[in-house]
Amino acid sequence: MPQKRPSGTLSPPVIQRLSEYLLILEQFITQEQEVVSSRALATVYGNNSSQVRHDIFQIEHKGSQSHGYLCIELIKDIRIALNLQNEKNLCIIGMGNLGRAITAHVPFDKYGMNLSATFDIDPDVVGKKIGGIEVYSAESMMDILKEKNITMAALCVPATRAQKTCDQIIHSGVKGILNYSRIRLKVPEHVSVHYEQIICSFMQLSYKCSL
Ligand SMILES: NC(=O)c1ccc[n+]([C@@H]2O[C@H](COP(=O)([O-])OP(=O)(O)OC[C@H]3O[C@@H](n4cnc5c(N)ncnc54)[C@H](O)[C@@H]3O)[C@@H](O)[C@H]2O)c1
Repeated sequence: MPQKRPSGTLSPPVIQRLSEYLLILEQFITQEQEVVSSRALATVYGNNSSQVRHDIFQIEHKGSQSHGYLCIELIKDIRIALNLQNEKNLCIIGMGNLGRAITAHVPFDKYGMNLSATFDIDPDVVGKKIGGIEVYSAESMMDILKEKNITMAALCVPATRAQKTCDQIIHSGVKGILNYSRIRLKVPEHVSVHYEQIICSFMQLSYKCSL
């Protein structure tokens, strides 16, 4: 029997896989597929059925493995396990090409996140709305973050501005940062940083293609 972790302590790889299972299960629902076996889920995801069962075991899903999992119930339990039912406020800092693309294309509201503010230093965009969200000035950032109880941020500023911006937002209560800039950030222990570099995915692909 695999070991279950105490609730609230899913490992990063399990969190990663569960979030991807969630998207696959939603796709099954749109195709009117109500039940899925661990093997079918593993085939679509690209791992194996024992890994899928192990991951689902971690979230205490009550569904039956032998008859397959009910997609709708599994979606519910994954959302609870990932704590998506408690809405969190987030912001985007740097409303250039990347910040605008994220604002336009990431469905935050579907996954318990509320894009509450965006920030920039460019006077041409400050005060405007992009994708229906107000762009505030970087100077007002610390006050707005506190006022709107924003705890997560996507950092889309040039690398030279990233650490200073990071320090400011942590001071204002941000606990999770998705950093798109190319520098590694120094943060206190209570803050989580995720790094997202599209080029690194291409490097991995390039390596595999060259084997
Ligand atoms: N991770 C990835 O895969 C990936 C992909 C593309 C770009 N990037 C990085 O993301 C960042 C943004 O890229 P981009 O193409 O959108 O650049 P961009 O120049 O189009 O946008 C940057 C924006 O940040 C604003 N800005 C500058 N300093 C600021 C500050 N202190 N506070 C708030 N806003 C500030 C600028 O006014 C501008 O609007 C860069 O660091 C870039 O290297 C990463």
